[in-house]
Amino acid sequence: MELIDSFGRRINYLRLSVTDRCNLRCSYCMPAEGVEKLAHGDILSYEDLFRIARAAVAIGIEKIRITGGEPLVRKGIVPFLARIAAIEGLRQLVLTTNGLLLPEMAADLRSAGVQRLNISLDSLRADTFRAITRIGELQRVLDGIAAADAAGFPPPKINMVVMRGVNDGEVADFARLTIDRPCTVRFIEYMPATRENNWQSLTVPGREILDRISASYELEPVEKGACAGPSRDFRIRGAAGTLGVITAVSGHFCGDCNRVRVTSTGMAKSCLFSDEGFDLRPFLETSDPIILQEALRRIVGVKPERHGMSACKAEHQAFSMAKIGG
Ligand SMILES: Nc1nc2c(ncn2[C@@H]2O[C@H](COP(=O)(O)OP(=O)(O)OP(=O)(O)O)[C@@H](O)[C@H]2O)c(=O)[nH]1
Ligand SMILES: C[S@@+](CC[C@H](N)C(=O)[O-])C[C@H]1O[C@@H](n2cnc3c(N)ncnc32)[C@H](O)[C@@H]1O
Ligand code: SF4
Ligand code: SF4
Repeated sequence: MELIDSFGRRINYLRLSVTDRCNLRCSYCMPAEGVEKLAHGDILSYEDLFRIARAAVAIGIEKIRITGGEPLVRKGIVPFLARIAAIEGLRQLVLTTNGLLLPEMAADLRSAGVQRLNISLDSLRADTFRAITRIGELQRVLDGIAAADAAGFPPPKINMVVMRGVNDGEVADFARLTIDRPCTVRFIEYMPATRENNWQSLTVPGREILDRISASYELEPVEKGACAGPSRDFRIRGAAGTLGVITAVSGHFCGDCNRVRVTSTGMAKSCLFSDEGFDLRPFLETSDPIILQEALRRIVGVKPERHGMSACKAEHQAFSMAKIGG
């Protein structure tokens, strides 16, 4: 079954956030004190998250990305993932993580059926990493990446949010990682998660990132696979791995958008930058799966053509990336 929105885009990818809590405090994602603590009952149970996932697959979703906050901090995540992995019709179960808990959990995640990991890593320098994450230890993420490898995961996609004057001096170092290793590094344009003044000064446009890499290396475009995300991918000629840019602000990949989102409190979002969410909780009160499927279809039906943000203005309400899941 194909799920098509009102602009003719095929929607086959659900980003499902399982928590808004996190063991880091990245400056671009949440305030120093962390997210406001939600009452226990506000977070959907695993049973309800599972029902949403199953309903989404029934109407045409083929890929589910588990995100957060940090998904691995939620207790009971491994058995939940195993249940999701077993949903008939789901082609890909993948997860985005900051990597801190992978040394303990990578093997269990693999056995549960997670197919691939995207790991966020914004600096290869311990002091810069600490400054960005406020509390993080770089070595733990590097150990996490090694643990994922040892557990048999395919080489990870490493997500680096590039911020001018903060870590943009490391773009070439990250690009070089792909020469000998078959990993993928994606450079993400910094997006305004809050209504900060002057956020544009932090965003380094994808074009500039590519120009900087091209100054030293020859880049060849790489084809995207089915159910792929918004990254535009390249390979340094002869390199083992690939690199990509996610031009969340400057580039308009909205024309190829294939996704919807559900937060850990049950708010469905048709676009990352939609100001409104659609509360799925009333639709979870009945056991009739069709009602939930119709609610999800409604989200797809109101999906906007594109976000209204540009490099010169940010017309959206302040929101927390950790609540939405990126
Ligand atoms: N503007 C925008 N940014 C997105 C969208 N999807 C993901 N991103 C951003 O892309 C970055 C990487 O996201 P990931 O969680 O790794 O997911 P992905 O890029 O879809 O991953 P793949 O499915 O592996 O390609 C994060 O900063 C996200 O916020 C989107 O639909 N719109
Ligand atoms: C919200 S996090 C959730 C998953 C996990 N905690 C992690 O960091 O990978 C998902 C992705 O969103 C990205 N992200 C968060 N805030 C962002 C911002 N303001 N601009 C661009 N990307 C952002 C993160 O770097 C991460 O790759
Ligand atoms: S980007 Fe991920 S790791 Fe960093 S604070 Fe947000 S949720 Fe946590
Ligand atoms: S900004 Fe909205 S429409 Fe554009 S790619 Fe992201 S989710 Fe899709």
